[in-house]
Amino acid sequence: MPPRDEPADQPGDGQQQQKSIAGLLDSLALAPVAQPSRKDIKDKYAFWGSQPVMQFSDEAKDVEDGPIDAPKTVEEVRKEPYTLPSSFVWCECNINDPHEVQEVYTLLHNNYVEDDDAMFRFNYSPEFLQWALQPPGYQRDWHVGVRVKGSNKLVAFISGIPASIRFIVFSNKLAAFISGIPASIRANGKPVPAVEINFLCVLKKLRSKRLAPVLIKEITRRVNLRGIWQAAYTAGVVLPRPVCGCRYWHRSLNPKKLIEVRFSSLQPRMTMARTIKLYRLPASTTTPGLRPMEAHDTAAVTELLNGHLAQFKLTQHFSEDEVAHWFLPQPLVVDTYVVDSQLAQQQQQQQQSSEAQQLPAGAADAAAPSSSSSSSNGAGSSSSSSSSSIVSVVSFYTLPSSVLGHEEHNELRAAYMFYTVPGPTPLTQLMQDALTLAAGKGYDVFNALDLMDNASFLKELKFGIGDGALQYYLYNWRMANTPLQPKELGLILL
Ligand SMILES: CCCCCCCCCCCCCC(=O)SCCNC(=O)CCNC(=O)[C@H](O)C(C)(C)COP(=O)(O)OP(=O)(O)OC[C@H]1O[C@@H](n2cnc3c(N)ncnc32)[C@H](O)[C@@H]1OP(=O)(O)O
Repeated sequence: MPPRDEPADQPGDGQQQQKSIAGLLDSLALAPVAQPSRKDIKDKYAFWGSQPVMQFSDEAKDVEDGPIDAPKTVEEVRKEPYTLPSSFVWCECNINDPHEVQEVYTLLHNNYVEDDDAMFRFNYSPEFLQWALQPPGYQRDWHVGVRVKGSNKLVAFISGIPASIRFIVFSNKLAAFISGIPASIRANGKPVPAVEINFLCVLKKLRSKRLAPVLIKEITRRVNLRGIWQAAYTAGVVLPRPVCGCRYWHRSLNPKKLIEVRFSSLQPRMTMARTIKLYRLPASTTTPGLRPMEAHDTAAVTELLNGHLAQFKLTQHFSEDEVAHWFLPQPLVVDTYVVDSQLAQQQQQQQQSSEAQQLPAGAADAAAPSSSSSSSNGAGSSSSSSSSSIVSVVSFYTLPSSVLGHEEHNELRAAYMFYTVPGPTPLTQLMQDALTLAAGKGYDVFNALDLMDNASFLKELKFGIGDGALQYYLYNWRMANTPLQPKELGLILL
């Protein structure tokens, strides 16, 4: 299979081309972001052409920020579920029930997003699904399933979770009015209660029967019934109309395995040994004071995160409860590390002290530390640190893919960059540490989108560009001056 990457964009000479798991990132069939003709749109988007979403025909100059539909009340929302074909029934999936989460897992495991060549398929774990679907304020009736009458088999799924989305309100008129005001003030869009829609999946055998539009209308109805009118979602396919198109980049951690499963290919004139050497990472992290996030860091992380995200034109606003949910480390689900300046200081003092002990007796007394350190490896925990000493945050989540039809390997262990706040730590250094930690935990590949400030480190840290785009969409919200550039986007959906 020929590689589908863009070698010209690869970092240093001889790097691997990366097969995109962006293929995985939503039927990652990944059409190019071309503007379809009017006829194409009419023929192609029978459903999306009728929905309150930005359309390809919207002229940029006419776009005003705000809801697309006229405001409605909850009383006006349809009370009955949408009608399914007669052999199916709606159900709510109880993600806390071990049997039901296993049913959703199995549906996705066998039917969710694959790359074009059907070599890899996302394999969200049951633990991950419990995390992803049950943030604070989650609603069980937003975990929508379709079952076969009689057999009860789960054959389709869609989910919504609550999120406060922060849209920059920057209409043309408003822009003219506030053109003299600093950008930071303009970027202060108010958070709007919204939902994030994910895990839309229809059993392979039931594809192309227009079940997806029914699932989407039903989740919309259920969300509207709770007085929420906006949503954000991502897809690999191009629909009316992306608010931003991002690219996935992949950093090999275990190049040998990636080449064996044909996720990557050996570059011309490169041997396996040279490739392994090229991607080798340091044995330990370099940022002083780096340690796993703990519960008592939540307030500090929330403040850092919301402060950092406010600069982006489309982002999420997190409450403390949400930060605790989304960021406190959970094995094989999410990893978050913070840089604790107090711990860094202790480490420095400890180092000075051990250096002093190497000195002759008199000199050692003069260099003695005033306190001792709880950790010397940069990734231990410190119970003595106060939350205000947290200056940086880096996080990644775990999303393996099934390797389909391979004799030796059945899983690709992938870490995905989540939200990161560099603070005073250089972003490249923080990300190099994240790569080091992920490699140490046995991941095969580390994936990151080119959004936020990520373009600043991707090439230097030997990420290779994937072959597809991940499109971001908003439901019932029009945004002027779109599509955004990826660096203007501060939103990560799982
Ligand atoms: C206020 C609250 C609002 C809440 C709702 C906000 C909107 C949420 C929107 C959902 C966000 C989901 C976010 C994720 O989870 S993205 C992940 C999507 N899942 C997969 O890729 C898994 C593998 N694929 C499948 O399971 C099926 O192919 C799916 C279910 C995707 C389509 O099933 P099927 O292949 O059997 O097709 P159909 O005959 O039933 O229907 C055809 C119609 O469906 C449109 N289609 C195809 N793919 C997608 C897609 N990824 N997003 C939105 N629409 C999509 C398509 O353009 C066509 O419409 P139109 O071209 O005629 O117009």
